[in-house]
Amino acid sequence: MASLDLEQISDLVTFRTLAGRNATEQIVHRPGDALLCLDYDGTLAPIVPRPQDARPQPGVLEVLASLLPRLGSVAIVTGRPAQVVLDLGGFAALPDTRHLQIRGQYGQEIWDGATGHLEVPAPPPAIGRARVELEGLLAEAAHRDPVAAGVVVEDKGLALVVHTRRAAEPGAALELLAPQVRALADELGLAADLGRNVIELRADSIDKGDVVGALLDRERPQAMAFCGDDLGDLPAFAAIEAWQAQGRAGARVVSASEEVRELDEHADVLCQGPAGIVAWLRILDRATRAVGSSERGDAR
Ligand SMILES: O=P(O)(O)OC[C@H]1O[C@H](O[C@H]2O[C@H](CO)[C@@H](O)[C@H](O)[C@H]2O)[C@H](O)[C@@H](O)[C@@H]1O
Repeated sequence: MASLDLEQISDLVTFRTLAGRNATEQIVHRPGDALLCLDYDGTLAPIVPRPQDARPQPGVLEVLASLLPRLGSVAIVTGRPAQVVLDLGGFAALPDTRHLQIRGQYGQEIWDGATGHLEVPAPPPAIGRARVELEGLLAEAAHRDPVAAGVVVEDKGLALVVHTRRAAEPGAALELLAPQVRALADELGLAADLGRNVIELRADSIDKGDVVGALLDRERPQAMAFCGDDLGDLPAFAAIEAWQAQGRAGARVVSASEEVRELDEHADVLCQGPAGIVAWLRILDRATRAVGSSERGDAR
């Protein structure tokens, strides 16, 4: 397999490990046998103050439109409901979605781009109780301490997300509220997971590592990559580390930010935010086209 000149292509992308370079090359050389997993917020879409405003980074839809027909499988693996990602991202309108799927709410929901079918489980009763309790908890907290003012709840049906980004001091608000939200979660038998200025209450313990495991079993790829930016993506990276340990080609691709530095040390490929992810996807796109045409013997 000819080695690709990956370094030269973008200053927004750094290949930090041999595994990152190898997996990228394998995807390029055998795209039809590759699995590409993409997180949404902070990876395909820049972080914005209001979750309902998170739109894809410029260039995302174009590069996916070009890559999708050639890659074996592309999965958007997200904490968001699948329908919300479809609405915000416009992914269903891509010209060829046969190889695209969305694993929403950390894998609890599945949208299949080949059929357009969306599978959503019924919300657990504990979330209904949390909805009521959380409203009281946040009102009381804001009454007692102005730091909690401006905190809002995103209702995802299967989960509730407390957002502090629009508070005057988002970090202080999260610090103040996290123990109280955790205590409520414990009382109701729910999990409480931290993210970028969020704490998320959900019933199911399925995580992105389980999703990667299920996708590897289903798609049986020769090479794979997972692109993510936040703590909720670490289980997916752990699943790739286990796969790499078996000698398989996998890359942990980090959408780096000042806000979350914990992922950097896990990066096989380090990209500068969603713009860097677009740059890495363009590297894949150009290189798969070039390798494809040279293997077909097309004139240059
Ligand atoms: O798995 P993801 O696709 O990364 O989703 C994880 C959570 O992301 C969203 O919150 C984040 O993005 C918001 C919009 O940019 C931002 O305002 C917030 O501070 C970030 O944490 C989303 O709203 C959550 O439901 C997702 O679970």
